[in-house]
Amino acid sequence: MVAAVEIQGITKHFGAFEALRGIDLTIQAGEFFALLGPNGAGKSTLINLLSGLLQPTSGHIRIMGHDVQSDYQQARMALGVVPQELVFDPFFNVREMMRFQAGYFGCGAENDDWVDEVIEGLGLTDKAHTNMRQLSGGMKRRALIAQALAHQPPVIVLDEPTAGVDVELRQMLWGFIQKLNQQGHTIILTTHYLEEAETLCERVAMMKQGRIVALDSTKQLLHSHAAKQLCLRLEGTVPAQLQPLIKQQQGDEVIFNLPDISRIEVILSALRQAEVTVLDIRLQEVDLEDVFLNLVGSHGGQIS
Ligand SMILES: Nc1ncnc2c1ncn2[C@@H]1O[C@H](COP(=O)(O)OP(=O)(O)OP(=O)(O)O)[C@@H](O)[C@H]1O
Repeated sequence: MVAAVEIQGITKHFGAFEALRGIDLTIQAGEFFALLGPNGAGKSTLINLLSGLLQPTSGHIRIMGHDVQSDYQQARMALGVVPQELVFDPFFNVREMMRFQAGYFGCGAENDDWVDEVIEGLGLTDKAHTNMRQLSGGMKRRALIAQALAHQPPVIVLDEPTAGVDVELRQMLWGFIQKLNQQGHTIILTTHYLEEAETLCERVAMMKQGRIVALDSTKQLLHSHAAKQLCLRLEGTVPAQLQPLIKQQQGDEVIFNLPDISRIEVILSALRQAEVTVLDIRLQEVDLEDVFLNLVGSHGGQIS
C-alpha cells in the first residue's frame, strides 16, 4: 500500500539558518500521527514543505505517492491543511467558501453531499449561510477546518487546531476527526495539548532543533519511559539531599521522580530523619508530557 506521507532526507535552510537538518519519516495511510516539538523545532516549516508553500533545500516529499515538487497538483489534491492562523476570505458564507475551495481542486456539484456532511459534522449547520466575517472566533476555527476538508483529501494535517478553543469545540472536533480517521483518512496533528496527542494518536514524532529526536508508537514511548512518580503531601521542609529528585512542588504537594521503585524507601527514610511528616502518599505513571520534557527538555507553555 502506498504511504500517505514519505519524507526523505529533507533539509531546509533560511539563509545560514538550518531550520530542518535531515528529516526522514514515513506515515502510513490511515495513521493518526502526532508531530510534537517546542516552539521553533521546525513543525510548521515541515508542514509548509508538505503543502508546497516552501521548497526544501534538499530531499523529497511524496503525498500518497505524488512528489510534492514534480507532481505538485496531485500531491496537493491529496492533502488538506488546517493552518494555525485564522486566515479566511471575508466575502463568502461558510457553504460558498467550501464550494469555492472544493472547486479549486476540480470538485463540482457531486461534492455537495460531502460539503454538507462536513458542515454538519463540525456543528456549522446553523452558520452555513452566515458570512465568514460575522462568525465568532471559535466558529471561524471550525470553518477553517471545514475549508481544509472541502475537497475530501485523504491526508489531513491539523496545525494546532485546538489552540485557544473551548472544551465543547475541542470534543466535537476530535469526535469528527476520529470519525474521518475511522473512514480511512490519515491524520497528522501538531498540538501543545499533549494529553490530546496521548489519547488520539497511535504514533508520535518529537522534533527538536530541526531533527526528529523520538519516533515511536505512543504506547512504546510511554512504556520505554515507564518510570513512576511519587506524590507526597508534606508538613515540613524537604531536606537538601532530596531536592534533585523533585519534579514539581506546589504548596505542600511534592512530586518526586522515581528512576526505580526502590528510591521510595530512600525518600521516606530521609524525610523521617528530617522530621518531615507525610500527610498523604500516592504513586503515578509518567504521561506523554513527562516523556516530552525528558527528550526535548522544554517546559510548560513552550510546548507546541
Ligand atoms: N521564513 C523564515 N525565515 C527565517 N527563519 C524562519 C522562517 N520560517 C521559520 N523560520 C525559523 O525556523 C525555525 C523553525 O520554525 P517553525 O515555525 O517551523 O517552528 P515550529 O516548530 O512550527 O514552532 P511553533 O511551535 O512556534 O509554531 C524557527 O527558528 C524559525 O524562526
